[in-house]
Parts: sequence; structure tokens; C-alpha cells
Amino acid sequence: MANKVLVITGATGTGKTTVQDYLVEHYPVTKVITHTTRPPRPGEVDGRDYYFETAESFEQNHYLESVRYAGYQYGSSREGLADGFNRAQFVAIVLDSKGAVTYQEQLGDEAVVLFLTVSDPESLMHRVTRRGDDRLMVKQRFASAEYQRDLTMPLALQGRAIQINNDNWSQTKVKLANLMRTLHAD
Ligand SMILES: Nc1ncnc2c1ncn2[C@@H]1O[C@H](COP(=O)(O)OP(=O)(O)OP(=O)(O)O)[C@@H](O)[C@H]1O
Ligand SMILES: Nc1nc2c(ncn2[C@@H]2O[C@H](COP(=O)(O)O)[C@@H](O)[C@H]2O)c(=O)[nH]1
Repeated sequence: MANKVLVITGATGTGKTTVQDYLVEHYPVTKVITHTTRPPRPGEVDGRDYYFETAESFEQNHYLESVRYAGYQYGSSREGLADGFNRAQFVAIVLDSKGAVTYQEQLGDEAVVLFLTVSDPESLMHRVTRRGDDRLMVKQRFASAEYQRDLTMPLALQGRAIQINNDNWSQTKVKLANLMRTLHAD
């Protein structure tokens, strides 16, 4: 079986982190932790959810790709990916759609991109509010160009990424089980 990086992407609140946590808990999948200058949300822990950085410390790392998203910096390192593959054959990373395109381009068939959607984008604000996000941050994020962009699968991923509608968590779990069966059979 070949190494695979499961790149989980989609708009804010579609459930990328939920899917990643589920895969890590239920399958032999390791999480790749990325770096950000965004402040932690309630309950988030440095080194588990992200490596939380200052603007200065963010610049010290070597990134496979980095982006600006809703006013903050985010980046994923080659070392993080290599470290994940040292521990498991499948690794999962959560990226915005720009990062997902970069992974697809750089890693080719080693990357399996999952593009998450919901049928009603209005539900996304309710989801992130329920998650406990700061009100001002929610406003800023939903007003961002990145939010609008990530609602639709980028052209570069069309025909390559696997689109998963995550309206219903029970159904999503079935789709993930089918996906993992396919990957194990490869
Ligand atoms: N199918 C679902 N139905 C309802 N709520 C869900 C579903 N999947 C995830 N959620 C909830 O929606 C909220 C957002 O999920 P999550 O944090 O995984 O999204 P995300 O795509 O990683 O968001 P962000 O890009 O903002 O970090 C969480 O509170 C999560 O529990
Ligand atoms: N291209 C990258 N995108 C990343 C990285 N780490 C996270 N993300 C994406 O940023 C937005 C915002 O994340 P949030 O945790 O503040 O909600 C989201 O789409 C993440 O998937 C990264 O290293 N590179």
C-alpha cells in the first residue's frame, strides 16, 4: 500500500477538523499539525490543535505552502508531513482550498483531497457560533474573500478531489468508511 496524505478542505464550519479527528480516532491515520498566527479558540491547545505562532516565530519555519486566511497566517511544513509518514502510512491535514491545490500539484497521487460541502451555507455560521468562536472573529471570517472562495471546489481540484456533503454526520461516517476501505485496497 502506498503512502497517502488525506487533504481535508472546504469552507469554514463544513467539518474539516471533525472529519480529521474522526479519522485519527478510528483509523490508522496520523494528524499533521500546521502553524498559525491566529489566537487559540477556547479549548485549543498548542502542539495538539496547531502550533500557535507570533508573526515573528511564524517566519522561522520552512513551509511546503503557506497562506493568509481571514487576516491570519497559516502554514504546513515538509517536516510535519515527513514526521506523520514516519508514524503512519496515512496522514491527514486540514487546509484551505488554496493549500489543497498546492498539495495536489506538489504531491500528485500521494494526495487524496476531500472537499467538504453543506447544502445550506447559512448553517455554517450557526455551527461555528455553537463551537464557541469569538463573535467578532466570526463576522470577520464570513466577510472574508477566503470564505466565499472555499464554498466552491476550485477548478484545479475538479475531477480529482472527492466531494463529501457533510449535512448529516451519520452519513458522512459511512462515506469515510467507504473511502478508507478503498484506500486500504489500493
Ligand atoms: N455533520 C455535521 N452536522 C452538524 N454539525 C457538525 C457536523 N460536522 C461538524 N459539525 C460541527 O460544526 C462545527 C464546525 O466543525 P469543524 O470545526 O470540524 O469545522 P471546520 O471545517 O474545521 O471549521 P474551520 O475551518 O472554521 O476551522 C463543530 O462544532 C462541529 O462539531
Ligand atoms: N493552506 C493552509 N491552510 C490551513 C493551514 N492550517 C489551517 N488551514 C486552513 O485555514 C483555514 C482557517 O483555519 P481555522 O483553524 O482558523 O478555522 C481553514 O480553512 C483551515 O483548513 C495550513 O497550514 N495551510
